[in-house]
Amino acid sequence: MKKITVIGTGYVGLVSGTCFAESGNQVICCDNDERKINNLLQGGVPIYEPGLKELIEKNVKKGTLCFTSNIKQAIREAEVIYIAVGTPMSPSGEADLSFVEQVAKTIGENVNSYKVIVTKSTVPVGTGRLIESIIKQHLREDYPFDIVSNPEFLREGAAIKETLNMERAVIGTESDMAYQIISELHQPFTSTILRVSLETAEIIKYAANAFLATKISFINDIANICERVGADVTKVSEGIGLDSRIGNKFLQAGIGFGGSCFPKDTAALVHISQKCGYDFKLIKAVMETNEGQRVKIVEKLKDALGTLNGKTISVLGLAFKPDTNDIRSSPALDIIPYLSVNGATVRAFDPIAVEETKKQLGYQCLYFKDIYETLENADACLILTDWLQVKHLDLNKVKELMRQPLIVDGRNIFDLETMQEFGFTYLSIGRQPINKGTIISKAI
Ligand SMILES: NC(=O)c1ccc[n+]([C@@H]2O[C@H](COP(=O)([O-])OP(=O)(O)OC[C@H]3O[C@@H](n4cnc5c(N)ncnc54)[C@H](O)[C@@H]3O)[C@@H](O)[C@H]2O)c1
Ligand SMILES: O=c1ccn([C@@H]2O[C@H](COP(=O)(O)OP(=O)(O)O[C@H]3O[C@H](CO)[C@@H](O)[C@H](O)[C@H]3O)[C@@H](O)[C@H]2O)c(=O)[nH]1
Repeated sequence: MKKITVIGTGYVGLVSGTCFAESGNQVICCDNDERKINNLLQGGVPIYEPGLKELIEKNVKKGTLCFTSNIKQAIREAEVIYIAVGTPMSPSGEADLSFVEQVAKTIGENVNSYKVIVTKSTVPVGTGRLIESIIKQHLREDYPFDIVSNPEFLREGAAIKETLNMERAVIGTESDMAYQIISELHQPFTSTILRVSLETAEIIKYAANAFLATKISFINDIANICERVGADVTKVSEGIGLDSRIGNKFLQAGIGFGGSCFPKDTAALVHISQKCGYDFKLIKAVMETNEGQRVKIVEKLKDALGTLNGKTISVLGLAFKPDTNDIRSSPALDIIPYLSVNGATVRAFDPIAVEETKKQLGYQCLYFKDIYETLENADACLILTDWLQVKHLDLNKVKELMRQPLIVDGRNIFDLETMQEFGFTYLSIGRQPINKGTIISKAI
């Protein structure tokens, strides 16, 4: 049992802290956002993540998990301190380290005994050393401490499951004692623990995300070729994925990647490579392909309708992926304003991300939690998130509700034969269009 303080109670800090409590540690989750902490203290959970609420309730009741905005006190009480604050994209694309630096200063000022200080935030190579020097500068006495990089690989929407059963833990440190402590913390979660240097651990995180993002842009490039040559990208994914050297994961063509990590971390990696004098052309192309996918889907919609002006468009999905209310870098945030500015009335559906979206987009669209209500009198339906509710749509009902049977699918959810049978005009990514439905309003 270790006394752990997690600084930053967001998607990563709250999940990690809760899982460390679940595995028998004494955990304090703290944040400088008092509203967030008050919400947690009153039994609320600021994010949607399957299984999280139940696990928090269980551990708070057991007394193994608590919340505070008194960060200084939480630092003093800890043996292990996890830094899990945000490292957002700065306007230049670089990772903004201001929150990490601020936390390092607060840690330095409040260290009162030996502590292991662990970076869980995704940070550029060299940040561990920077944290070490900031802490040293602010120490009140010559207390010993060790620095560890322990990057986080969880996926939103499956965060609890993937933390409690992680495929691997990466621990970067020079200290044997710190390695011992952090690897013991991970033994309940995985038997695969990789010990590396601080710098190697830091770059492993960016390399992992960049590689996954590359797979997605690669299959999207193949999809764009498939459209031109009359092939079907879903079958290409299957065909190449059967080769165990390639694997079948992260080969789903579509509107491209969004979320709080891939766009930000690919951009940061470009800066990391520039800083060390290397031109990482591949990752720049990955980003360019990804941006192009959002444009392509809107072009398909515009071509099918003739004009956006005066049309009613049902957008299905606001979150960047299913099972989360996270809308950071979600395609919907770019596409809805574009549709609205070009004269369309947008009716948007999401089962859980409506409140978050309202904060950003306000009344640029009408919001619905009922998927069928969203589709009433629509000239077109645009699928942006592969929610289960979208996958399970009653297509007969959809056809009855819509003004005309036009579906533009950014997630390749439906098979072409089904859409042919139901009589839709169905436009997806990297597959041949189905031109079955009668689109009455095409001409302008
Ligand atoms: N979201 C993911 O799926 C994921 C997965 C792996 C790694 N990461 C990385 O983990 C880090 C955190 O990501 P997140 O999605 O949890 O971010 P988040 O924005 O959800 O949470 C960050 C939290 O840190 C708090 N914070 C900021 N400055 C603080 C300070 N000085 N003191 C105390 N609290 C402070 C914020 O109030 C916020 O609650 C990022 O570096 C991210 O790249 C995220
Ligand atoms: O075949 C695929 C797989 C994913 N996506 C999209 O890619 C984005 C990211 O998806 P996913 O990786 O499932 O979600 P994240 O929660 O962003 O997780 C990624 O980013 C995290 C933050 O760094 C890492 O910890 C995870 O390992 C990494 O998968 C989403 O927009 C998906 O729709 C595709 O377009 N095609």
